[in-house]
Amino acid sequence: ACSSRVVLSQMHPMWQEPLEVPGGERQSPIDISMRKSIFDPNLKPLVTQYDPRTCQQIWNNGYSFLVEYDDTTDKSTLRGGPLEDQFRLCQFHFHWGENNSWGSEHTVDRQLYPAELHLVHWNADKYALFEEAVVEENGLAVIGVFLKVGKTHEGLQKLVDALPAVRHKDSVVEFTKFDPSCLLPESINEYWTYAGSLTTPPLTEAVTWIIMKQPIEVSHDQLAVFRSLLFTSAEEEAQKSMVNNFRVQQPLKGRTVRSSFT
Ligand SMILES: COc1ccc(N2C[C@H](O)c3cc(S(N)(=O)=O)sc3S2(=O)=O)cc1
Ligand SMILES: [Zn+2]
Repeated sequence: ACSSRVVLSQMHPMWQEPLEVPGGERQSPIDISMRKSIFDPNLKPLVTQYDPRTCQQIWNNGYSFLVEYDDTTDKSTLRGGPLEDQFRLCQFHFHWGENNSWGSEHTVDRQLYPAELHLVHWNADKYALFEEAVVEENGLAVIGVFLKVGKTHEGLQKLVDALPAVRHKDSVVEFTKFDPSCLLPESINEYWTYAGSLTTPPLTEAVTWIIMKQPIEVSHDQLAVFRSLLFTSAEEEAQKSMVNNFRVQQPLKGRTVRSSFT
């Protein structure tokens, strides 16, 4: 899977201070201005082919909970859209707030959502390993999906029911046969795309972001279970709720955000 334990454990709690990347020209997240985004008729339809059998486990890495996929073969892939190559799904995770007023990393015309899903893929056409791809400018492709509060999301519930097992940082639980397609909105061909970075350390400028226009609906209670997770490990005295695990927004620095729709 893509999130190597060593690197993550060396990460310092970055939400206490917004980490500036020296010379960072394409940092994420950003606000997406609808009127400033450019319709690109050459953007192709996105093609996702996810095999639920590649789903392996859930891991609380102290920043979010990652649902990790076996990325040693081309069984779960993403291609099309703005992408030249085929990318392999390695994990998905979320960012959320302490209440329903905020939590997403990206915004649309400054509109905040209570949470945001990130499906992380790496360029397996050009690189042999995730660790190589994560430092290359065309190395990663992350699909972002906004969550809004509404009806219960049936597909998400299986994941929500497993979260108490990974309450503490560094806990892992087996989690299989989960098809992440159920977390995508009906229309995956209305999206914005721009060149950006990881939103957690090492903040490498390796990500082609693909942000879905249509949010998915989840219930208030489902989001409340996200907030029952902890940043802290079972050994630590002071238990800290895992909330507000989003990065501050970054300057656009002249970048263009393209849209696949008018
Ligand atoms: C070797 O260095 C590594 C670099 C990155 C990672 N990852 C974990 C990060 O938390 C992280 C955050 C992502 S976000 N919020 O979608 O921009 S994507 C991603 S990750 O899975 O690539 C692991 C090892
Ligand atoms: Zn993320």
